[in-house]
Amino acid sequence: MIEVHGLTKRFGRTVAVDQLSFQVRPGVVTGFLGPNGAGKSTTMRMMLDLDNPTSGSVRIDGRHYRELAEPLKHIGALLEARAMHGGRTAYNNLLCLAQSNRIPASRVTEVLDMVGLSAVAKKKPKGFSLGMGQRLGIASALLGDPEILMFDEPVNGLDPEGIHWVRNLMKALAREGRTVFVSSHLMSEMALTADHLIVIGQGRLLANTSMADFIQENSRSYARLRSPERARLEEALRDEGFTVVEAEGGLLEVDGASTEELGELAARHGIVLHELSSERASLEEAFMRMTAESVEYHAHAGPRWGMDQPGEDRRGEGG
Ligand SMILES: Nc1ncnc2c1ncn2[C@@H]1O[C@H](COP(=O)(O)OP(=O)(O)OP(=O)(O)O)[C@@H](O)[C@H]1O
Repeated sequence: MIEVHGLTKRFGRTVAVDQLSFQVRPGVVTGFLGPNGAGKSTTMRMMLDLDNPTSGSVRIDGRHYRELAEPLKHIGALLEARAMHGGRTAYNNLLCLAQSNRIPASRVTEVLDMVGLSAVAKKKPKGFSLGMGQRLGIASALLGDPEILMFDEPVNGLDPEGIHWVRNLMKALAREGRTVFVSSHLMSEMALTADHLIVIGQGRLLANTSMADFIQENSRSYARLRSPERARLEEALRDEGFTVVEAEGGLLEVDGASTEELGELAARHGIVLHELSSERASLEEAFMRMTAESVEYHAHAGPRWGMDQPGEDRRGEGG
């Protein structure tokens, strides 16, 4: 379990992390979400004692990181830009880490195999692709077989097969009863991986909720209608007590109504329909709404982040 209490970090006038308090529990994957610059990496660095908090504290199974005699056996981490010694082989990089934590050399071979890097164990990471570097970072996190694992944007640079592998690895680690804390700026990614969500914006806590509750509260379902008799249809819908929203392209949207009742309503009024479908608002949209106020850099088209991978954002699909 990780416990964060009133954690605050200032860099000059910038408040990167602002009075954050939350707990990360074992047995589930906890997603740590926020737009770019929200303070995720800074929070994770403070958890690992790589940055000193301005105030507040972090406890790893009740203790400060500094109090852990062999930290890799308690908490393993992949940070965004993990510093590996480029001139040392992948194997030797891990061996050095292992020796400093009294971890047997056999474990190095084991984790290289787990992440699929056995074939390049004797190669130097300076020649590695971004994806291979991520895998090596994950291997170092797994080295001490720790109960707590922390991953900062672990799927960055990975190909679809790699992304799939990381998702399954995180879920498997949580199933083993470990504490798994993973950051991302993509809701779509978290929807496929995380059971619990901690959302931050400008260093502040915006949500601490189960994934299921987040989906329940934020995925608005609505019906979409298109008709050559739009005005008449709109009037009929309003007369029967529906709330109608005029959408782009001459479409009408009706919240919380089934396509069956709307189809029957149109038939009763003799109105021709060219389209009738049931839709769900994307979780990415809900997430953007939640963090819109706190986005550091707005694109011209409005608050948007995660533009690099708009993708599919419904839980359970595509993964
Ligand atoms: N060493 C530093 N000196 C000054 N400001 C910093 C430093 N590190 C981070 N910041 C600032 O603190 C804020 C939070 O940054 P941080 O990297 O923690 O965010 P993040 O959520 O991890 O973002 P990203 O998804 O872009 O990595 C940003 O405004 C950033 O510019």
